[in-house]
Amino acid sequence: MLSACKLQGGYGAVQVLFGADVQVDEGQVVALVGRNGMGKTTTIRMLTGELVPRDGEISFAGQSIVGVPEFRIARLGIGLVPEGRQVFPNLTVEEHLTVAARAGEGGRAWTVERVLDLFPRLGERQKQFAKTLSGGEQQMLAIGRALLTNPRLLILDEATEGLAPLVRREIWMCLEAVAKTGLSVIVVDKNIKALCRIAHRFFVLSKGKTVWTGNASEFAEAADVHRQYLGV
Ligand SMILES: Nc1ncnc2c1ncn2[C@@H]1O[C@H](COP(=O)(O)OP(=O)(O)OP(=O)(O)O)[C@@H](O)[C@H]1O
Repeated sequence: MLSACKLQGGYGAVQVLFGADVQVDEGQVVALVGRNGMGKTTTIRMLTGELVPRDGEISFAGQSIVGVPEFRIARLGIGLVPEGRQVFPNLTVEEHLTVAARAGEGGRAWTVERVLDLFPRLGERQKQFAKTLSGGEQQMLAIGRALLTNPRLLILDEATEGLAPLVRREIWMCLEAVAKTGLSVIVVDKNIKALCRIAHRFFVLSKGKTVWTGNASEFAEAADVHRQYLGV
C-alpha cells in the first residue's frame, strides 16, 4: 500500500538521505530502525509530505505522492503521531479528539468512544487541558487523535521516547491492540524487544540508506545487524 524507493534529500543543502527504502503492505506493521541521526524522522517527513525528496519515488494506495501537499496526504489516509507528541497545550482532551474525528478512507471505524475504550485514562481527563497531562497521557492523546482521522496507514515516530517504563508498557500494549485490528503501521522506535512483538517486517537505516530488510524472525536472529547498525 505504501512504497518508498531510493529516497534522497534532506534540509536545504544538507543531504541526509542517500537511498532510503520502506515498503508496507496492507495490514502490515513495519519497524524503521537505526541509530540516532541516521534519517528515520527525515524519511517519515518525506512520507507525510513535510519534506519533498530530491530524488526517489513514493507511492501510496496506487498513486505517486511526491510533491503532494501534507494536508492532502493526510486526507489520502496517512495518519502521523509525530516525534515529541505535539499536542496543543491549551486545548482539552475532548477538543483534540472531536477536532480530529473524521471518516477517513477506511470508513469511521475509530470513533471517540472507541479511542476512549483503548485509553480509559483519556476518558477520565476529557475536560483537562493537554498541558496538564503527563507525558504518557499526552502520547495517548496524540495516538488517539491520529486514529480518529481513520487513516489507512498510521505512522508513529518515537511513540515511547522519554516515558517511564510502566507507561511505556501500557503504550506498547495499546499499539499491539491497534496492530491487531489490521491497520497498516510504520513504527520508529529504539525498543527492539517491543518492536519484535508487533512488527512483521524491519527496515534498518544507516547514514540515510536502507542497509537491511527482512521479516521479524530474520531480524530477531540477525545479531550482526544489531551489532553493526543498532549498537545492541
Ligand atoms: N530541520 C533540520 N535541519 C537540518 N538538519 C536536520 C534537521 N532535522 C534533522 N536534521 C539532521 O538530519 C540528520 C538525520 O536526522 P533524523 O532526525 O532524520 O534522524 P533519526 O534517525 O530520526 O534520529 P533520532 O533517532 O535521533 O531521532 C541528523 O544529522 C540531523 O541533525
